Amino acid sequence: MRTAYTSDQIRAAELALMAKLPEGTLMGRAAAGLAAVCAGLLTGVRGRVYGSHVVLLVGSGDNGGDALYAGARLARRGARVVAVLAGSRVHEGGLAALRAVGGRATDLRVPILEQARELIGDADLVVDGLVGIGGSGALREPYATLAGLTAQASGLVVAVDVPSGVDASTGEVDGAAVRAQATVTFGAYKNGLLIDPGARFAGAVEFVDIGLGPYLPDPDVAAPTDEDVADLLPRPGAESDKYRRGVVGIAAGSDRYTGAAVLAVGGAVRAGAGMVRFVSSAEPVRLVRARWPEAVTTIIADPLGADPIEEVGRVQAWVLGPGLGTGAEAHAVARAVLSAQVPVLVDADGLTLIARDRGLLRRDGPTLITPHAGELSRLLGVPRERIEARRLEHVRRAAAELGVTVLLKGSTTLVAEEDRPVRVNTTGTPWLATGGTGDVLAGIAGALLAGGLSCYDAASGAAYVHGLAARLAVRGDPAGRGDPAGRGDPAGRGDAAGRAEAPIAALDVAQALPEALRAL
Ligand SMILES: NC(=O)C1=CN([C@@H]2O[C@H](COP(=O)(O)OP(=O)(O)OC[C@H]3O[C@@H](n4cnc5c(N)ncnc54)[C@H](OP(=O)(O)O)[C@@H]3O)[C@@H](O)[C@H]2O)[C@@H](O)CC1
Ligand SMILES: Nc1ncnc2c1ncn2[C@@H]1O[C@H](COP(=O)(O)OP(=O)(O)O)[C@@H](O)[C@H]1O
Ligand SMILES: [K+]
Repeated sequence: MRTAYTSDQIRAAELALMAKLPEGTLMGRAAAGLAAVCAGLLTGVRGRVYGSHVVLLVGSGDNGGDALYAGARLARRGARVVAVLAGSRVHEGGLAALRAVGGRATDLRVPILEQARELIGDADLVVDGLVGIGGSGALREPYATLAGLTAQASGLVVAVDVPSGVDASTGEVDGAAVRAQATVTFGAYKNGLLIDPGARFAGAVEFVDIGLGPYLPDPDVAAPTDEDVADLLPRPGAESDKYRRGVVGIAAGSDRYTGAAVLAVGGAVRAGAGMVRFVSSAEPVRLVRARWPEAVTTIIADPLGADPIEEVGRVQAWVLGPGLGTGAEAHAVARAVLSAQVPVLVDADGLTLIARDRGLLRRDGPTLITPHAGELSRLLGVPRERIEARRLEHVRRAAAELGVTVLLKGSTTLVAEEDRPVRVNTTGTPWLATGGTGDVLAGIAGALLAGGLSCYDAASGAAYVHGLAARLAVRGDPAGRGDPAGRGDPAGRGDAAGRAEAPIAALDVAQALPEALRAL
């Protein structure tokens, strides 16, 4: 599990560790690690550090101190280093160290932005040491303009600890922020490096160990890895049969919306359900049978009758909602499904129904909801843009207010359950932003619920394999090991190998699931 923390948690751990070490030890470790990453990147681009132009953006706190000490190390290797002093104060020790090896600082008599514009334009490397975990709120001037100027840099941009302008605790970006190709982070991951919009600004995250490990508390956020997901996925044993592996019931589709049902059933079949029982009206049942003969189907004879799902056999978990419709008949089906005591996943139209009738959520079994920001907006009465800007806050709020497990979809998928670290998914690709992929996800999570996983594990495991399958489908990568580096790296959204990518359809994601599961 890759764990991440808020600024306050990191600061408390740093204080405890610092108390046991001579002054300056931690900053020394941080600067050495930062310089090593910068030197590696410069060597990769230019062949050597010697002669490169390095610009340090230096704020008034210790983040600037890290940049200055690292700059001194690069200057010692022959880089031409200039520090743009942007704060009301500067880390004196760091500045002295830089000057001692021939590094320069900007001329305080000339407007800082004038000098910075030219320097940033010419630099091989810009090091962002404006603010780190001490930042709060939107960047003030001149930091905000400096952060904006980094977008025009033709060289590399490396952020120190966290890109300035990104809230380290939440990933929120309120105004300008530095957009980095790489972020060198110290001691532990910060939440903001894993969660959008902040994660998008961080680029590839390089971790530098400064010895904080033993002092860290329980994490605030956790990102499962290949190993974690492989460990939690159910696998059949010698004595397994289809019932023991888990039967998932899917109540989805309507005469008007048929595709969602086919996709959800596909996700469940391909994710390894022991059996899928599909229940709906006649037309979706016909189409599901044609595409997935494995599914056992039931046509609901009387949706408004006493128990519309009476005819369906036993299931270990339900998926409710994709394409179900939102009328009286759909509401009756939802009420029947939600009155079962087994885990129920509620998605799509099911979410519209519970937004209208919260009473549906008062039930005995565990509930997992899988909204995108628009659906959560209706459930919480908060504008969609606000949810997208503050994903961590709202996924937690939904779990607390509704008393359910919440999987919030979108550019960063988060899973929240009260009193647990929020799980963040690091697989996936923006190519997933296409109609129907959410239905496939619902089917996968339903299969995992039926296989005995908790809502929390089923949701995070499903998001992981769904994202992995999408990446494989996008790259047409039959070997299944397309981009292990990019996959393991929370910020490595692209394909490090530069493999060509192509659009995918939702069914491609379902079809790539076996490959994704084999690759784990
Ligand atoms: N602690 C440790 O053991 C270790 C810490 N390490 C490093 O220290 C970093 C934390 O350093 P920190 O605490 O000095 O805070 P930091 O991030 O430099 O910024 C604080 C200053 O920024 C300013 N400022 C704030 N918000 C602003 C805004 N919106 N807009 C504009 N300005 C804003 C504000 O300045 P002021 O306005 O007061 O002049 C404030 O004083 C950490 O990220 C890591 O890099 C490593 O060396 C490893 C060991
Ligand atoms: N920009 C993005 N980057 C990564 N994944 C995304 C992005 N946008 C959407 N997704 C994923 O695509 C899927 C879309 O699901 P959903 O919004 O329910 O669509 P649909 O209802 O059409 O199936 C979710 O798994 C979501 O996390
Ligand atoms: K920074």
